[in-house]
Amino acid sequence: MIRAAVTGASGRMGKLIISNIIASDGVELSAAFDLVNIGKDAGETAQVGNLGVPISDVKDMENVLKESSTDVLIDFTIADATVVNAPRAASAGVNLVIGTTGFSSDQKQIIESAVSKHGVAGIISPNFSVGVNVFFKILAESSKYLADFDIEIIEAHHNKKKDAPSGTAMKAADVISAVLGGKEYVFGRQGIAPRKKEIGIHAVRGGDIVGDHTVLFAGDGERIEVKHQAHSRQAFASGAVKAAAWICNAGPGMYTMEDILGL
Ligand SMILES: NC(=O)C1=CN([C@@H]2O[C@H](COP(=O)(O)OP(=O)(O)OC[C@H]3O[C@@H](n4cnc5c(N)ncnc54)[C@H](OP(=O)(O)O)[C@@H]3O)[C@@H](O)[C@H]2O)C=CC1
Ligand SMILES: O=C(O)C1=N[C@H](C(=O)O)C[C@H](O)C1
Repeated sequence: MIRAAVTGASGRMGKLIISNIIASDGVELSAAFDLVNIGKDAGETAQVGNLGVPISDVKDMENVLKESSTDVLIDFTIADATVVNAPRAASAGVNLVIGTTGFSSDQKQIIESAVSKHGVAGIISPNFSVGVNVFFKILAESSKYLADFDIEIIEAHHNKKKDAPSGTAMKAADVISAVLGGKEYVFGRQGIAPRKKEIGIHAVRGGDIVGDHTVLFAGDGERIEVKHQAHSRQAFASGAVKAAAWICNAGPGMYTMEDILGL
C-alpha cells in the first residue's frame, strides 16, 4: 500500500486529491498539511468522512512524514511554499508530486537539487490531466509545420487563481519554443505588435472557469486553434494520484507526465 500525504489539504485541489486517494486501490492517506484547519480531520475538511488523519502544520513536516511512514507527498499550494516544503519532504526520504504552478527557474532548480541530493523520485507538472498532456504533443507536432505563423496563447481561469499566466500556458509556450527555437515571450499586448520570434501569452480571469487553454496559429488567410478545456478539477486530481503511485515504483530521479502516460 502506498502512503500519500497532501500539502494544501484544505485547498480546492487538496480536498479533491484526498477524495481521490481514498477512492484509489493501493493508495492511502498518511498525513495532511496546510496553513489552515490545523488539528481538524483531513477527511472531514474534504467532506469525505473522518479518516483519522489530522491536518498538521507545515513546520512539523519532517517529523510528521517520518512518523506516518509517508512514501510520497502531493503538493498543490503556492510556489513560495512548495520551494520550502518540497526540500523538507525530500530530506525525509519522501517522493514528490508537485502540481503547484508559478515557479521561477531558480525555484524549480532548488526542488530538483533536493530530489537529486536525497535520492528520491519527483515530478513537477503544471497539469496532470491526460488531455492537456496530449494537447502538448499536438502542439509540438503542429509547430513543426507552422514556423511562419503568428502564435498567441490565451488561457482562462477562475478569479481565485493566484498566479498568471497559468503554468500550463507557460509549458505550452516552452513546448512550441523547443520545436521552433528560442521564442521571445510577450505577456499581454499593448500598442503595435512587432512580430519577430514572439509568442504572445494572455491570461483571462473570471468566475469559476476551471481551466481553458487555446493556442492560436495565425497565418495569411487562415488560422488553426488548438484548444483544451477542463470541465472539472477531477482530471487533475486523478492524474496526480496516478503519478504518486507511479513514482513510488520508479526509482530516484525527476520524471514527466510523458513518462507516466507513455506519451
Ligand atoms: N498541476 C495541475 O494539474 C494543477 C495545478 N494547480 C495548481 O495548484 C495550486 C493550488 O491550486 P488550488 O487548490 O486551486 O488553490 P487553493 O488556494 O484552493 O489551495 C492552496 C492551499 O494551499 C494552502 N497553502 C498556502 N501556503 C501554504 C503553505 N506555506 N503550506 C501549506 N499550505 C499552504 C492554502 O492556504 P491559504 O488558503 O490559507 O493560503 C490553500 O489551502 C496552484 O498553484 C494551481 O495553479 C491547480 C489545478 C491543477
Ligand atoms: O489554478 C488552477 O486552477 C489551475 N492551474 C494550473 C495551471 O496554472 O496551469 C492547471 C489548471 O489549468 C488549473
